[in-house]
Amino acid sequence: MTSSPSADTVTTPTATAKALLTATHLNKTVQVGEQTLSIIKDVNVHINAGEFVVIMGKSGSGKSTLLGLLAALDYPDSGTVELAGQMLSSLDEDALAAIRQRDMGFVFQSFHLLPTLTVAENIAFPLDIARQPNPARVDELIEAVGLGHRRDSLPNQLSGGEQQRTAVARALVSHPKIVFADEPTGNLDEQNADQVMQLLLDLRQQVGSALVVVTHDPALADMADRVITMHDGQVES
Ligand SMILES: Nc1ncnc2c1ncn2[C@@H]1O[C@H](COP(=O)(O)OP(=O)(O)OP(=O)(O)O)[C@@H](O)[C@H]1O
Repeated sequence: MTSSPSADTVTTPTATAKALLTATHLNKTVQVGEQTLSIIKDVNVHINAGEFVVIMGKSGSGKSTLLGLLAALDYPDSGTVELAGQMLSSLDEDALAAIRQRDMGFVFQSFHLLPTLTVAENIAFPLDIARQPNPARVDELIEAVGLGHRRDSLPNQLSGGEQQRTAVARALVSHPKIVFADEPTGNLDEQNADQVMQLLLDLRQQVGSALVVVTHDPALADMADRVITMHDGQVES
């Protein structure tokens, strides 16, 4: 009986212990001419499985930089990011690309659709590059985002709202563990913004993905499970 954990260890999990994503002591600097600017300063963040977290804060406070670090789109200068038990900060670019494909979905303000692919092909893209084509899942999502009549259109033939609905479907098609969205409604009018956000929230709930959204929209913050507020590169407590 010498190696059993104590009852205390077993019955008092911490927020970090059950977190899907844990970022610890993140720091990021950028070089501007001669100057080194510290833009993320000792940030600790956790995201639980299935949780909807909004990141808010003034322009320039570090929201997009933090999102990029959490999504392993960028390397921190120091600190770690762990997703589902995997230490992302120690992986090379190929391994990170595989994790992004398998476990993450992305929605960006400027849509980032592939211009030469149709709506159906854009939505299918994450499944196709993972060599797990699933036409039934693609059809299901095209219908869910109301683009059945647009399935063979190219992005430049779509409205902004239609492009972002395509991006939302693409982000969720492969049942990711976590979806990252950077100002996903920033380029849309109010009606399209509401529609896109509702689809993003509904679809990620069906899939059970966690969702992390950078936004300036207080209405969205009201809907979140938790709000992280950034101020001058730090999380406000
Ligand atoms: N590559 C870079 N070179 C120089 N400065 C940078 C770079 N990337 C970010 N910054 C600076 O770091 C700070 C944080 O930028 P970031 O884009 O993360 O802020 P943000 O809170 O997302 O802003 P916004 O709400 O305006 O999008 C800003 O002052 C920005 O100018």
